[in-house]
Amino acid sequence: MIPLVHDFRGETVLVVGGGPVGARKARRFADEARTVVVSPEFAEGAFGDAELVRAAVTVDDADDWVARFDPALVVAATNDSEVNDALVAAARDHGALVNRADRSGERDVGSVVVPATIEDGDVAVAITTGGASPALSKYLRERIEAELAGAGEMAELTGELRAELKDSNRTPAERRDAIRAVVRDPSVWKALRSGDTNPRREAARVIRTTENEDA
Ligand SMILES: C[C@@]1(CC(=O)O)c2cc3[nH]c(cc4nc(cc5[nH]c(cc(n2)[C@H]1CCC(=O)O)[C@@](C)(CC(=O)O)[C@@H]5CCC(=O)O)C(CC(=O)O)=C4CCC(=O)O)c(CCC(=O)O)c3CC(=O)O
Ligand SMILES: NC(=O)C1=CN([C@@H]2O[C@H](COP(=O)(O)OP(=O)(O)OC[C@H]3O[C@@H](n4cnc5c(N)ncnc54)[C@H](O)[C@@H]3O)[C@@H](O)[C@H]2O)C=CC1
Repeated sequence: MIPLVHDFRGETVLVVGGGPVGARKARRFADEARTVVVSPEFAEGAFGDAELVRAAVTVDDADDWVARFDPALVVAATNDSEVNDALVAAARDHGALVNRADRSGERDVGSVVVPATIEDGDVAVAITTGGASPALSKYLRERIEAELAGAGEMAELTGELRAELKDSNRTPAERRDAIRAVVRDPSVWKALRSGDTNPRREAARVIRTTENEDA
């Protein structure tokens, strides 16, 4: 398995099965994609902005459902493994990715796993065990979460600094040293996390230090 980051904007995600697992996946994908959940019943709880379609998918009409919504990704989250099998085949026939919620280990061609994810602004950390132990993915996510505080703002700040440094007369090596020093600097992190001092000013100070080193 190779982790990639997928942009689902403008795409449709079809989730089949409205239990707690279907709801969790629907919430996740509805943040970004048009998300449709098809199920005869829906668990209590949030489905995010997903559209709910009350129907049971059968082995014979799985293909019609996939053709109807033309999704980039099909999430097979029913508790009926034959229906999930049919959804995997339909997704493959339509060139869609498929995520199978009821199966670990052996994976179908073109299948994807939904990792445990931490997000802070544009920064995302995804954890997978290759399907071996979802509970471990969840536990590690909980442990790592606090580490990421301020990372989204650090990405924003250094993104701006990179653009500004590109417009200056520094060499690529000088720009690299400056950005590396900023992302590693405890006082910049502290400023981003506490708001007590101005992170931009701290970053400018750190960048000046790298200039002195080069001189
Ligand atoms: C293969 C995968 C397919 C997929 O769904 O993509 C899959 C499959 C299965 N999960 C099962 C069970 C549990 N899943 C969780 C939790 C999560 N499961 C997620 C992903 C994945 N689960 C993919 C692999 C990810 C990886 O590589 O690690 C997370 C990370 C992401 C998400 O789903 O959003 C989310 C945590 C999110 C978070 O909190 O951050 C818990 C924990 C809990 O509930 O406390 C349990 C109970 C404990 C246990 O069993 O481990 C079962 C057995 C069902 C049964 O026994 O009936 C199967 C099927 C099977 O094993 O056959
Ligand atoms: N990937 C994961 O993180 C986890 C996966 N699982 C697995 O995922 C499956 C789903 O988990 P839960 O949501 O907890 O199960 P659940 O049994 O609570 O919900 C299943 C849902 O699928 C719907 N459904 C059943 N047949 C259908 C059909 N033909 N067409 C459309 N919808 C149909 C049901 O109405 C129900 O809403 C479980 O069978 C289990 O194997 C379970 C826990 C975690």
